[in-house]
Amino acid sequence: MKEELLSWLKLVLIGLMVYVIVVKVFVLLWWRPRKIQRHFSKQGIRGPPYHFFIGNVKELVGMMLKASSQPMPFSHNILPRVLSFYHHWKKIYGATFLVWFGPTVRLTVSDPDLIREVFTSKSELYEKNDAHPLVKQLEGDGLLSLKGEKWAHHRKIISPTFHMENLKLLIPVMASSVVEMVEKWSALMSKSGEVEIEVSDWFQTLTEDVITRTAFGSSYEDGKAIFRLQAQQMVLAADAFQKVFIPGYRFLPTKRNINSWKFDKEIKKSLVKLIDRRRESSGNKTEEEKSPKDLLGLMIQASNTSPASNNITVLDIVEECKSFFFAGKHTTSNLLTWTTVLLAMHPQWQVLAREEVHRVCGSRDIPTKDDVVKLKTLTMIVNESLRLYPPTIATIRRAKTDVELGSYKIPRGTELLIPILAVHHDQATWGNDANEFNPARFSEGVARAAKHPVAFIPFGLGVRTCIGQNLAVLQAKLALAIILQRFSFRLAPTYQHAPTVLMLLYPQYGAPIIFKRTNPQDQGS
Ligand code: HEM
Repeated sequence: MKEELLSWLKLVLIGLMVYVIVVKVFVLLWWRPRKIQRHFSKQGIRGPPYHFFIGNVKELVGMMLKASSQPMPFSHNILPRVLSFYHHWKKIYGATFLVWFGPTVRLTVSDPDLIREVFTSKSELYEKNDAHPLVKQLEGDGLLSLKGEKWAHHRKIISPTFHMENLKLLIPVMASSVVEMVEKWSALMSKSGEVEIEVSDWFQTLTEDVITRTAFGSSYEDGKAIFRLQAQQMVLAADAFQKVFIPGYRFLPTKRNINSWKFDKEIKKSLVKLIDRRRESSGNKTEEEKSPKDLLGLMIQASNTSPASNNITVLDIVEECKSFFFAGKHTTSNLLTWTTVLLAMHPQWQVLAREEVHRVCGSRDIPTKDDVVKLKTLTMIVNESLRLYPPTIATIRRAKTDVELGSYKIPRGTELLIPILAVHHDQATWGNDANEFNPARFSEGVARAAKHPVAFIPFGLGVRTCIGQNLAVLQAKLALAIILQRFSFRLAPTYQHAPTVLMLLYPQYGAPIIFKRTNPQDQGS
């Protein structure tokens, strides 16, 4: 009798648990989305209707696949191809609409006044959303994703690496990496002094080199080995990213995961060794004072001086290195790639930029730090490139509490999608020539280039603005100046215009460019 009662109770308990789970799933996947839709529709905000469990993912993926199925004409009107879902639904529902990534709702926010609220005047009400677990594995648990006090502490420690005065000390080593690259191009040239180069691959190697120097400074060679391991780990994670995502799969002992764990262990081991060696040699003050501040040095220093409650651990340093590598390498190489493509498409601006480099640098074949600052036309060109082809095309924030955004009432937990690319191509703020390449619009500086000062946000805005932006722009200008001094260039006949996005904006079929020596007598670089 007692046993019968027990098994009956067990059955009731299981039934109850199933009931609770079914109700939770129903609330999450059916009732809540409808409630949210009603809440926003009362405020005049609509969007494509939510479909059970998948939201709008099917239409979204369909539009993206169709848009990227073939190259586009040589035009800079890239929004319909790159952010096809935004372009399509904006025409139907207006610029502020709801879109469902599965049961997760996102509100698109492209009005510069509202963007300013989210990033600056009311930024404390919003936080970064948690990245997809595989992206998280790539980007690490560093500045990019940290929140609250830990983020603020790390940002304070790392900031001096990116002060302009510190970065300028890096110019000679950066320049030597660029010169090494262009010398290799020269060696590949035919007798007529021409060579076809797939620039995106070369620029990746170049930016990796510079990031390694910024992160590891005097321990460059050891740092290179560590970043090599990290690059291999990234390949594994990027591979998994393109497959169907199964929650928890990354904890299973699959071949890929075992390899990834091995890399992780090796990276940590190498860093611990490197940190010990740096600690031992940190007595040599004069050497230290002369050399640029690097990420590793600053974090080691902080780990020696921070109070126990705020201690920087080896794991923190590992995660920051990952963050640096992830955030800095492909972004900067994409900026260099798109700017080179743009200058190849618009030879009149290439001529202007080259004339400026010759005028400023004179007979110096490597620009100095003062030269780089004086290259105004090149700065305008780089800005116009960042406007038309921003490597990061969008970012997301989540409301930490119920908030008012402009006149909208936003419930806690709502994600806001800020489509940087769309903001940069908006004719209402940039004028009728928004889709034209016209660097002259930046002639009076960034704040005056558009009708609204917050219309240009390639590096984000506010407290969480890109920490590496000075490095990225400095490196891009230096590399372009050195290239312009030596070569003229045009698109290869095989170039297909196909900007597309896989985390960042990149050319789907690569960027083959033909370089020609400007001085045929010059056999070297
Ligand atoms: C053209 C090159 C680059 C572009 C377009 C770019 C873009 C961005 C953007 C848009 C953000 C803000 C993201 C958000 O608000 O959600 C950001 C943040 C960040 N970037 Fe960059 N970035 C570039 C280069 C770099 C470089 C070279 C580094 C480091 C070496 C770097 C490190 C970071 C870090 C650590 C953050 C997070 C900052 C924080 O939250 O405190 N970036 N970047």
